[in-house]
Amino acid sequence: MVSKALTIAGTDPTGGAGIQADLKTFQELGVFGMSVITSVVSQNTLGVRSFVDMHEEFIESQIDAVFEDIRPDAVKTGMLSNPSAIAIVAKKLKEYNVSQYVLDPVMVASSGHELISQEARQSVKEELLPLATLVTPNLPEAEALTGLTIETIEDMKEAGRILVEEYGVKAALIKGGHYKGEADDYLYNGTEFLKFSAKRFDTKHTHGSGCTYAAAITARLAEGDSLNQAVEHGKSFITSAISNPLEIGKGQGPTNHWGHRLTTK
Ligand SMILES: Nc1ncnc2c1ncn2[C@@H]1O[C@H](COP(=O)(O)OP(=O)(O)O)[C@@H](O)[C@H]1O
Ligand SMILES: Cc1ncc(COP(=O)(O)OP(=O)(O)O)c(N)n1
Repeated sequence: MVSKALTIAGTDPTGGAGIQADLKTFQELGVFGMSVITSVVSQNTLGVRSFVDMHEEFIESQIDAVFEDIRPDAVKTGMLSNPSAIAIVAKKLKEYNVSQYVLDPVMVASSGHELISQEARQSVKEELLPLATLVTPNLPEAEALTGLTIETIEDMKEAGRILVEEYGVKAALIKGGHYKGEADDYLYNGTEFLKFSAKRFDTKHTHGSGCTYAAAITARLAEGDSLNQAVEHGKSFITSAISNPLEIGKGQGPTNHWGHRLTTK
C-alpha cells in the first residue's frame, strides 16, 4: 500500500519552492503526493512579483475533494497568506482529524517579499500551532512567532521551548539556515532538544529549501517514521539537495531534489 501526503500551499512556476517543490520531494521519497493550492504566486529565482489568493471556499472545496476520496497519511501546510485561509485550513484539519501535520510557517521569501499579512501571523499562532505535530520556522519566523531576538543557540532553543510549552505545538524544529556558522537545526519535542547538524555549503542555490525540508519530513511521517527519524531523514535529504546544486536560474536557484540524477551541462 502506497503512503500518501498532502501539501496545502502556494505555487512557484519555476518549480523550486511551494507546491511544486513539495510534490517533487514527495515523489522522490516514494510517497504519493497531493496538493491544495492556497495562492497562485508569480515568482522566479529572482524574487516574488505578485500573488493571487484562492478564496477560502475554494480552498475548502479542494481539501474536501482530497479527503472525501484519498485520505492522506500526513499533511503539510506552507503559504497561507491571510486569516480566512488559515481559519478554513484549521477547521478542516480538525474536521478530518489529521494527526500527522507539519506546519511550515512561511512568512517572507528569501527575496524579502512578504507572503503573509501581519494579521495572519497571529492566526498562525492561535489556530494552527495547537494542531501541529511539528512547526518548522527559520530564524526570522521563529522571532516573529515568539517575539524573541535570536542571536545564540540558547535563543534558538528558547524559541522552541516557547512554541511547544506556551503555544501548544507538539514539537518545534528551529532551522539554522540563517544562523552564522554551520547549518544546525534544533528540535524540541517537549522533553529534550535534539541537534541536526550539517556543514554549511557556500552556495546561493537554496531557493525553496524550507519547503523541501518540511515536505521531506512530511513524506517520512506518512511512511510511519517517528518524528525524530523523520527529521533525521529530512535533514539528510535537504543537505544532499543543497550540496549538489543545479545552478539554473538567474538568481537564487532551486535546491536539487534529485541530487544524483539531475545535472546541468
Ligand atoms: N548554505 C547551506 N548549507 C547547508 N544547509 C543549509 C544551508 N542553508 C540552509 N540550510 C539548511 O536548509 C534547511 C532550511 O533552512 P532555512 O534556510 O533556515 O529555512 P528557509 O528556507 O525556510 O529560510 C535547514 O536544514 C538549514 O540548516
Ligand atoms: C509559494 C511559496 N511558498 C514558500 C516560499 C518560501 O520558500 P522557502 O522554502 O521558505 O525558501 P525561500 O525560497 O524563501 O528561501 C516561496 N518562495 N513560495
